[in-house]
Amino acid sequence: MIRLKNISLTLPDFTLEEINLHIKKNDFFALIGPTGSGKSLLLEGMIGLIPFSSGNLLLENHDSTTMAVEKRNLAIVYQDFALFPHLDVTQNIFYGVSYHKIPRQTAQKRFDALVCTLGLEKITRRRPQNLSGGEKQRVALARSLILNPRVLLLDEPLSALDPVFHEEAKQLLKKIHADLEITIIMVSHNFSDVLYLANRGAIIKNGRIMQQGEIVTIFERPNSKFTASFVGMKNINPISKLNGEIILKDKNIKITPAHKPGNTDKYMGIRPEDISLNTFDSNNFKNCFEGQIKRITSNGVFLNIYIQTQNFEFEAIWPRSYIRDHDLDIGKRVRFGFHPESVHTF
Ligand SMILES: Nc1ncnc2c1ncn2[C@@H]1O[C@H](COP(=O)(O)OP(=O)(O)OP(=O)(O)O)[C@@H](O)[C@H]1O
Repeated sequence: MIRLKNISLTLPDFTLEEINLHIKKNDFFALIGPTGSGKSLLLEGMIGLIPFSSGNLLLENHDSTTMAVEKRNLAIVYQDFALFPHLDVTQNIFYGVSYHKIPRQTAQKRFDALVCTLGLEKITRRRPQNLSGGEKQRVALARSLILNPRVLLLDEPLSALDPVFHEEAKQLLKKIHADLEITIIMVSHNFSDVLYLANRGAIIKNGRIMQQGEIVTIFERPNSKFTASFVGMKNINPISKLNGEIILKDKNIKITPAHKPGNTDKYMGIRPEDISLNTFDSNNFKNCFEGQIKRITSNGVFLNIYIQTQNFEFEAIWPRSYIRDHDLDIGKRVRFGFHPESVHTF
């Protein structure tokens, strides 16, 4: 559907380099990376607002590298929604229709369907300044979708919304993707949103793709220390390998993974939520340790617990109720462990 082949884009202070991506029809594809990594730039290059310096953009196998913006049939929704303040909701939604030479009747049919799908019935005559963040976003989506784009590009669609709208908007994006059977490319730096919405994606750092593929694979099998940290892996440490088991370097701690580490793997990591207290039958768990709780920090609903073993500080995340029910506090000695499946090497 969309192929980027050896794309580069050189700006005075930033370069996108050797970008190769394949976005398939009906994918919900996520471009994930830290701030300033080049995600928005890549979207703007795809739409044609900024020309690529080299490489090829293929739309449905057709080389479209130099195709005019309006002929690409890609629609974008910006983070700030970019609605026209002097136009009401209906006028905003119809704005692009004449530029794209869509017959009035066709546009009206699409408008009626979108107003219904996106729940805009009561606000069609309002101006943007009288809309909530979530409503503005739905209008911006309708304005793009009325053009029946081959791909919908979303630049951080959830980051400008407060927590309540955030949750609603997530559900809505999932529904749009399923109901309209549309291909979506979404820029995000929130891996939890991505895990919920996207099926495939790519991790980008400093203008380069670090890893791409199925989201679940990126989550479960990050291929570098950078990707691992970015997708929420903790307890990362260099390793040496011994007969399928791993030894934490300089820590003299042996850990049993479920899968033999790859030849090039240099690190291991364990998600903090995969570490459990010793409420399980420890005979069934290969990775059991004893340690002392050194610190507890709060990240809102959950608490980060730092447990010092002889040589290594493990980080776990547990809910408040778990801390209360097990009477945990700083200084307490605990037995804890994790399943070999929770040990990731990269
Ligand atoms: N039109 C431009 N001209 C010059 N430099 C630009 C232009 N657009 C972006 N940049 C630079 O390119 C780099 C990547 O920017 P980009 O907006 O793509 O990052 P991003 O990954 O989308 O970040 P964020 O998550 O903060 O939105 C930044 O250093 C930015 O300053």
